[in-house]
Formats: sequence, C-alpha cells, structure tokens
Amino acid sequence: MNVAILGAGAMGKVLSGTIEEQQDMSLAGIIEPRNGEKLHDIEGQVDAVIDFSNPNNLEMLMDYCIAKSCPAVIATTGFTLEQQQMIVDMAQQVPVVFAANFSLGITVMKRVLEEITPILEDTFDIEVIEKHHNKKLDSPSGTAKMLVGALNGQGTYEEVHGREGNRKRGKEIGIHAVRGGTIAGEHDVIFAGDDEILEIKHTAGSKKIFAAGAVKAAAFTQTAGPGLYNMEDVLFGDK
Ligand SMILES: NC(=O)C1=CN([C@@H]2O[C@H](COP(=O)(O)OP(=O)(O)OC[C@H]3O[C@@H](n4cnc5c(N)ncnc54)[C@H](OP(=O)(O)O)[C@@H]3O)[C@@H](O)[C@H]2O)C=CC1
Ligand SMILES: O=C(O)C1=N[C@H](C(=O)O)C[C@H](O)C1
Repeated sequence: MNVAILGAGAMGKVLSGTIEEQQDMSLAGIIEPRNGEKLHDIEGQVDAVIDFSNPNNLEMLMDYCIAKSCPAVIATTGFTLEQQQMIVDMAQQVPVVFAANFSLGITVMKRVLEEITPILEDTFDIEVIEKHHNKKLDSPSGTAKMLVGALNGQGTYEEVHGREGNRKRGKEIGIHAVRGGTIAGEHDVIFAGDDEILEIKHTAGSKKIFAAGAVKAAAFTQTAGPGLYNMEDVLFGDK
C-alpha cells in the first residue's frame, strides 16, 4: 500500500523511515503545509494518509480524504472540541483511526486504568504527571487527556491543572505537564492512599513506537469500512 505523510516534523521524519522499512508499504509522499505543500500535489495512488502535524491542517486532510475516498490515520493532538466533531463527521465517509497515542503500552495502560479505577477511587487520590520534550506545543498531552478521560469517565472529579495556591485537596484529579530536553513521552498515574501508593507509568524510549503503531493503523484502514476507530480497535480488534 502507498502511504502519504502529512507533516514533515520530528514524527513525520521518523515515520518516513519506518514506512521505508516495511515490505508491503511505500511512501507516496511527505507533505509539509508550512512550505505551502498540499496533499493534492501528490501524484499517483494514495491508500492512506497519516497525519503527524498540527490541528491547523485538519481541513486540508478532510478535504483530501473525502474527495479521494482515502482513509486517514490522525495522530496529531491538541484539537479543539469543534475540530474533534469535524473528525467524527469525516469518519462517516471514510475510515479514520484517531488516537492520542499509537503505542501498545499506552493502549494497554488505558485498559488497566479503566479496570482498577472503580476499585481505588473512593480511598485513593489520583494525580497524573506527563513529561515531554521542549518542542511540544500542546499541554497537557493528548495522551494525558485520554487517560484522564479513562479515570474520570463518570465526570465526578474536578480536573485541576498545575495546582497552586492555598486550599485543601478536594475530589479532584491533579494534572501536571513537564517540558524539557528530548523526553520522548512519559505518562505516570499515581494512586495515593493511606500509607500506600500504586503507580502505573509508561515511558516511551523513542518516537519509533508511535510510528510503528501508526503504520499498523494505516494497514488496518485497508479492510475497515467508514467509521471512527482507535488503537484498541487496531490492536485488539474491538470493532
Ligand atoms: N498520537 C501519537 O502517538 C503521537 C502524536 N504526536 C503528535 O503529532 C504532532 C506532531 O508531532 P511532532 O512531529 O513531534 O511535532 P513537530 O513540531 O516536530 O512537527 C509538526 C509539523 O507540523 C508543522 N506545523 C507546526 N505548526 C503548524 C501550524 N501552525 N500550521 C501548520 N503546520 C504546522 C510543523 O512545521 P514547523 O516545523 O514549521 O513548525 C511540522 O512540520 C503533535 O500534535 C504531537 O502531539 C506525536 C507523537 C506521537
Ligand atoms: O508530542 C509528542 O511528542 C507526543 N504527543 C502525543 C501526546 O500529546 O500525547 C503522544 C506522545 O506522548 C508523544
């Protein structure tokens, strides 16, 4: 299959290397919108577009994928609620895999959190700490938001970002974003109880894990009908 990449930044470059290593995949093109390049500039067959770029490029991605009936793998984070709705609408017409994190470890971590949170939530305080490189634009990370969604499925907790000031801790989940150096991505969920702490933590050793997951997602779209899918669907076949 021929895959186009939207975004020639850090992830776009790692992903192009990963695609070139695949036996049954080739790179149809890598598009950098900041240089005025457009998906429609790509000549030849495109079987899926993988987007690791910026929310500002969503309209270009939608226009192209709908016009060409081309599946999309959306890895970009930091979309507004309105843009997330645009992705839902787009998925009525073409297969879309949309996930804040394409690693196997985080996909499993989300499942683990959904399982254990109901057991712990009445007696343990929950805090989320994420750490990323100093080039990252959006905070907190898309993954942290997704994990908080799993922790706070019923919406019973106040979500407190970067706590400061003087007040007692309430029924809340604290969310903290650290930025520095070249950290590929770390997500730590802390359940703190009386005299005991349970931590569930994922550390990305490099950006390659996200590229590998995105390639799996692109392959998944080739046999999927129009619809919105996540990494659980890709890795565990939930749909
Ligand atoms: N779902 C997942 O598993 C993962 C998701 N991501 C997400 O992928 C996205 C890209 O990450 P990464 O490659 O590290 O980021 P980079 O900043 O290295 O690359 C982003 C690309 O998008 C371009 N871009 C940036 N701002 C704009 C803008 N305002 N309008 C148009 N284009 C823009 C950049 O151009 P320029 O260089 O000129 O700024 C660059 O080419 C991020 O949203 C990140 O959170 C990252 C890793 C894993
Ligand atoms: O920008 C990054 O680098 C990453 N972004 C994603 C996010 O916002 O969660 C996924 C991963 O943590 C790396």
